[in-house]
Amino acid sequence: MTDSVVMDQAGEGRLTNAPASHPGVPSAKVGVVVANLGTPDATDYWSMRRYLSEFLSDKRVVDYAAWKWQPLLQLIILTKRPFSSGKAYKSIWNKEKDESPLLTITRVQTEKLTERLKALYGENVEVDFCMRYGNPSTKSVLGRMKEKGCERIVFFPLYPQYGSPTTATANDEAFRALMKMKWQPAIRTVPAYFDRPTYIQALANSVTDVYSQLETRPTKLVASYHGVPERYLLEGDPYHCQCHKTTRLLREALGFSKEEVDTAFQSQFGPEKWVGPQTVEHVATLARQGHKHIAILSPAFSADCVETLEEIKEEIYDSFIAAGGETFSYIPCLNDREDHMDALLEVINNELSGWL
Ligand SMILES: C=CC1=C(C)c2cc3[nH]c(cc4nc(cc5[nH]c(cc1n2)c(C)c5CCC(=O)O)C(CCC(=O)O)=C4C)c(C)c3C=C
Ligand SMILES: [Fe+2]
Ligand SMILES: [Fe+2]
Repeated sequence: MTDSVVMDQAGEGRLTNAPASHPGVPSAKVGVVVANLGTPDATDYWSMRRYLSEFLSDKRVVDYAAWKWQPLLQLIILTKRPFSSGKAYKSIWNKEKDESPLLTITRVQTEKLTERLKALYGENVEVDFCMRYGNPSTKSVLGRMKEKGCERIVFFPLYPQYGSPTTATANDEAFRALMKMKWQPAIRTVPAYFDRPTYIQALANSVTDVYSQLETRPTKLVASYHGVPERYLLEGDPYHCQCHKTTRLLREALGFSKEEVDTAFQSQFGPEKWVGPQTVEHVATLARQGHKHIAILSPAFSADCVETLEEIKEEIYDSFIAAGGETFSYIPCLNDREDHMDALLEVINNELSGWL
């Protein structure tokens, strides 16, 4: 005898008369998954090596042919870099939670978004976060969403500017996870949001909050973005252009002159030419030119991380002071600021259109 399956009247996919052998089908929900870059599980050599190996083996990050890149990576870079990066992570580690600040902040952002989304949509929505490298993995989180009945998922890489080494690889990983599912959810990936007025206003507010506390107004505001090889831009990645546009929109929102705001790029890696100017050199040049008081912010990062808390606040700061600079005001990332949460909620709501 053939088992018969009866769908409910509402046509929502619930089985009202399913045979005992039939897999359970929870009621249909919509999932919102926030994705960030990732983080090592700990700062020791092997945890760092595992993390950096996964990260730097990603073709979206370093796109050299594997036969050329892997021997260099595994035999040379990964014998040294886990020590220097481990030291950097150790200096900023959240000791209370025993995790990196990026993980702590992403969790808090997700909690705040969950509160807002549940207030709007109740039990019809599930919210969680995942990482591209390390844990919680994209695969595990999307799997959990499916188990909770999410038939539609808004997948949100938390990068204001689109970048192939960030946004595209996060999306690739989400689709790789779906490749293994017998019943895939429908998925919407969230586009870049650097030009949304609410995001720009949140950035501008973060600048004015810091400026209002300062005794001497900085003569230069530096917007420092994570760099990429110049070749990526020439091959069609819009990241560099979106960074410049972010600075312009921020400057206009603040009402600052062109001379008062610069764009620079940090974290150069390897021998290839990267987009510039390099922040670490640029701040030294500014100090030598007589800009003794500067402020710096990082609009490419939605959360403070090793690149801001260690590289900017330690390495780039040292470079400015060594060149004769006097005050260096770091403007924190938007993190879990209320205006940032409002901006992210607006982006999510836009993508949920027609689904909830
Ligand atoms: C080697 C090439 C790299 C490219 C290209 C790259 C682009 C890129 N990265 C971010 C955001 C983040 N990167 C972070 C850390 C980090 N990035 C690289 C390398 C490249 N990034 C490395 C090796 C590391 C690890 C730290 C180190 O060893 O220096 C982070 C911080 C993660 C954390 O846990 O704190 C972020 C965020 C963007 C936006 C970007 C360009 C589009
Ligand atoms: Fe990076
Ligand atoms: Fe860095």
